[in-house]
Amino acid sequence: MQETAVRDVPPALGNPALARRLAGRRPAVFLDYDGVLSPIVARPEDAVMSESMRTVVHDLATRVPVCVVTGRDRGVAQQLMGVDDLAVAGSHGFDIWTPTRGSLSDAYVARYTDLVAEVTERLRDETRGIPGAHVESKRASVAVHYRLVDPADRDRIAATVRSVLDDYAGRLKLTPGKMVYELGPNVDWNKGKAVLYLIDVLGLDGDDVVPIYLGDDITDEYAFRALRDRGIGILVGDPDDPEVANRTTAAHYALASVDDVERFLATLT
Ligand SMILES: O=P(O)(O)OC[C@H]1O[C@H](O[C@H]2O[C@H](CO)[C@@H](O)[C@H](O)[C@H]2O)[C@H](O)[C@@H](O)[C@@H]1O
Repeated sequence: MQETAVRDVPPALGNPALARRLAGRRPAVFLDYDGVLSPIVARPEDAVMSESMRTVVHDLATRVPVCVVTGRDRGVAQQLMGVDDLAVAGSHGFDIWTPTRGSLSDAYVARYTDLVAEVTERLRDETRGIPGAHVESKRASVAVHYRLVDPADRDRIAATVRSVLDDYAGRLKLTPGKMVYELGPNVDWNKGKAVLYLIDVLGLDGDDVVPIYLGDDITDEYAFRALRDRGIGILVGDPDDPEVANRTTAAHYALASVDDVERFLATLT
């Protein structure tokens, strides 16, 4: 798979090659949430989508199919967006819902509810004494945030996560993110598989449709790879941001900021 240093990825805004790729075809837009529709902020609960982004996403959805593919709990993503009429794949693609078909994964998610709840409780107990640590509970995974943890204490978070993974060996998998450890069921599913599944169930697999995925984080690389030869991947991130700078990506194009995402989405028809 071709990977490019983030700094060398061409811009999506005003790019004639991207415009040519879309000419005469319909885009189907897949959007990550944090870092794409809302800037990265210190506390997850404060990442509320702006009114102007809400308008752009709402208007876009009247023109082309739009789905949200997020690490967030599905319901929380819908609340933060203030939008509940778009298809959403929450918990890193495990928890899939569409406005017309409802939940497509309830039975699957239910297999892991007890495991995820047990692990969430344990992580809460074991990180309670670490100032700034935050355990975010979701339907099908759990996130341990350390953005607000003193750098000197971050090893304690890593050690706790490692010990939980050891104790649940083979049952949990770890997905790293931006100052967060995400733990979920150890199954072969990810955002890329969720996007391909949505393309299939929503009937977006025709030659006239170009799937476009916008994402900022490491987990979004699954989706960029899944669409590498059949769609367009757009990495959102400033190459000078230390959380992005040293990465490579399978995305075709880049946008530097959430503001640029808003501008780009407004141009899509
Ligand atoms: O797939 P995404 O929609 O990008 O979600 C990935 C994770 O995003 C959230 O955490 C990140 O954003 C927070 C708010 O800006 C920030 O405080 C945190 O440091 C970031 O890691 C979210 O809280 C997680 O549940 C998502 O999995």
